[in-house]
Amino acid sequence: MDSASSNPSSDVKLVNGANGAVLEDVPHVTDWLPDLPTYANPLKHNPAYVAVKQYFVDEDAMVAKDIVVTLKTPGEGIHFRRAGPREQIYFKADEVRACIVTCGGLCPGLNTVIREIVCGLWTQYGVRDILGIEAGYKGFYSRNTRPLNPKVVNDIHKRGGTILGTSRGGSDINKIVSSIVDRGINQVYIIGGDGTQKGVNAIYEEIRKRGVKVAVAGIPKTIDNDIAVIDKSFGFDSAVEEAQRAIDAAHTEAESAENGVGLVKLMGRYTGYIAMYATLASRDVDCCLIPEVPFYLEGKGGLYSFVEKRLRENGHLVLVVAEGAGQELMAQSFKETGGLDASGNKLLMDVGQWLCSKLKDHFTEKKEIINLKYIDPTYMIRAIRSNASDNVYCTLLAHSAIHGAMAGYTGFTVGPVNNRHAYIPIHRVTEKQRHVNITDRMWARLLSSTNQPDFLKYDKVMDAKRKKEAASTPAESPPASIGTVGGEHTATPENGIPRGVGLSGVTENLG
Ligand SMILES: Nc1ncnc2c1ncn2[C@@H]1O[C@H](COP(=O)(O)OP(=O)(O)OP(=O)(O)O)[C@@H](O)[C@H]1O
Ligand SMILES: O=P(O)(O)OC[C@H]1O[C@](O)(CO)[C@@H](O)[C@@H]1O
Ligand SMILES: [Mg+2]
Repeated sequence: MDSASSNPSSDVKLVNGANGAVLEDVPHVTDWLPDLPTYANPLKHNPAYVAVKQYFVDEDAMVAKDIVVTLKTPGEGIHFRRAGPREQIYFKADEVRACIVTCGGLCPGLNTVIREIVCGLWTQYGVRDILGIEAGYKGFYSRNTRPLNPKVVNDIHKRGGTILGTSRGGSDINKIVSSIVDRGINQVYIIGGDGTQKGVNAIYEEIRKRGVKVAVAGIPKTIDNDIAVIDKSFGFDSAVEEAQRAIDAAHTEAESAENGVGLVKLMGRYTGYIAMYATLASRDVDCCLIPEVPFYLEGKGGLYSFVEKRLRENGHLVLVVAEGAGQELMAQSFKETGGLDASGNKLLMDVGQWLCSKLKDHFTEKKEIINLKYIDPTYMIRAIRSNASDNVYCTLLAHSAIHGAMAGYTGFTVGPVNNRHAYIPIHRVTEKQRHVNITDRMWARLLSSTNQPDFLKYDKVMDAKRKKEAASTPAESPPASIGTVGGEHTATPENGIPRGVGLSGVTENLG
C-alpha cells in the first residue's frame, strides 16, 4: 500500500495499493482513540493453533471483490481486508465484556453462530464475560441480559431458531448505545439481515460519536440470500434442502392424480434465490416464479397456456412460487397492497392462495378438471436446524467476527467474498439488495431445465390489458403502482423491486 486517503463525502476508508488495487477498509477503534495499547494475541500459545503455519493474517492481506480478471487489468479494483486473527490485538481477555444479539427473521444456523462466538471467545481468547441480549435490538433496553458460557451453549447448534429470541422494529439507537455503555459492554456481536446491518452501522456511528472503546461486529443473516457482496448467507443451503421435501411431496401428489398440479410457495420476499435453487436441485419443477421476473396469466406465453400444455403432455405439473412473486399482478386484482411490518418491511399478499384460486377458476371456466394440491412450507424451511455445511460456515463466520473485534476493527460485517472471509464495510451490504440476475447463466440454466415461459412480454401484455380495461370502464387514472407506459417504467412496482432489477442488479458469483 503506498498511500492512504479517506473519502470525506461518504466516510469510506480507501487505501490505494499497487497495480490499481484499492482496499476498501473498515473502521478501527484507533480511528478515534489513537493511543490505545496493543497486546500479543494469546493464540500464539494456544496448543490447538500453535502448529498452524502462518496462522496470523498479514495486516495488508486483502480479498478481491471480483476475481475474474483480464490479462490487461489483473489486480485492479476493490478489495476488502482479509478476515482472521491478528498478531497484535486491542483487548485483553479480562477487559472484554461481550454481548450477542439476534435480530430479524429466523434462519437455520443462528444458534451455531451464537455457540461459536461464545466458545471462540472463551477458548481462543480467554474471555469469560459474555452476555446474551434477548429479543433482538429492543432487548438492549427492555430486558435483562443472560450470561453465556460454553456449557450453556453446548448443544444449541442442534436446535433451530435462536436461544436469545429475535424481533423486528424497536431499534432506538440512542437507547441501545446507552445500554451498551451503561453495562460496560465493549464488544457487540449483532446477527441479522439487511435491516439489522443498518442498525449495526448506526450503533457503530453513535459509539464513535461518544468516543468509547467498543467494537461492533455484524454477522449477516438472511434466509432469502439477498445480502450483497457475500457469496451466500448462512442457512440458505439448509433451507433449500428442506424445500426439496415440499417439492417432492408436491410432485408425488401431482403425479398420482389425474391432471395433478402441485404448487409450492417458498420464502423470498424480494428475491427468488430459494425458489431458483430449490427448482434447480429438484428437477421435478415445471415452472418457477420469482419476484425478479413478473409473470402474467392470460394469452400467448402466459402461465395458463403453459399449464394447459404441460398437463396435455405429461398429465401433471409442479409449480414453485417465491412469496414475493406476482405482487404487482395481485395488487391490480385487489386494488390494494399489504401494510408494513414493525421494521418497515412490506407485508406481502399471499401469492400461493391467489394462484390456487386463479388456476381453479380458469380450469372451471374451461370445464376441465384439475387436481390442485397447495403446499406452503414457508416457516418450516427456516425454523429447522442448520445442516452440516451451514454449521461449518457459521463457525467460520463467528471466528472471523471475534478475530476482527479483538483486533480492534469495528463497524464491519463479515462474510466470504469469493470463498475467502473478509471484513466488509457495512454500506456495501446495505446500499443494494442482492437479486437473481436474470441475464446470468444460473437463471438460463433454470429456464433450460424447466422450459417454462420467459414472460419477457410482460410489459406489452400488461399494457394491452390496461388499455382494454380502460376502454371498457369510464375514464379513471391508473394506480401509480402499475407504472409502465409504452414499455417505460414510471413508478416502482408493488413488489418494491425496480422492474428489471435482475438485469442490472448485483451480479452472481456463480459462474
Ligand atoms: N435503517 C435502520 N436503522 C436501524 N435499525 C434498523 C434499520 N432498519 C431495520 N432496523 C432494525 O433491524 C432489525 C431487523 O430488521 P428487519 O426486521 O428488517 O430484519 P433483517 O435484519 O433485514 O432480517 P430479515 O429481513 O432477513 O429477516 C429490527 O429491529 C429493525 O428495527
Ligand atoms: O413473518 P416474519 O417472521 O416477519 O418473516 C417473514 C419474512 O422473513 C423472511 O424470512 C426474511 O427473514 C422473508 O423471507 C419473509 O418474507
Ligand atoms: Mg431484511
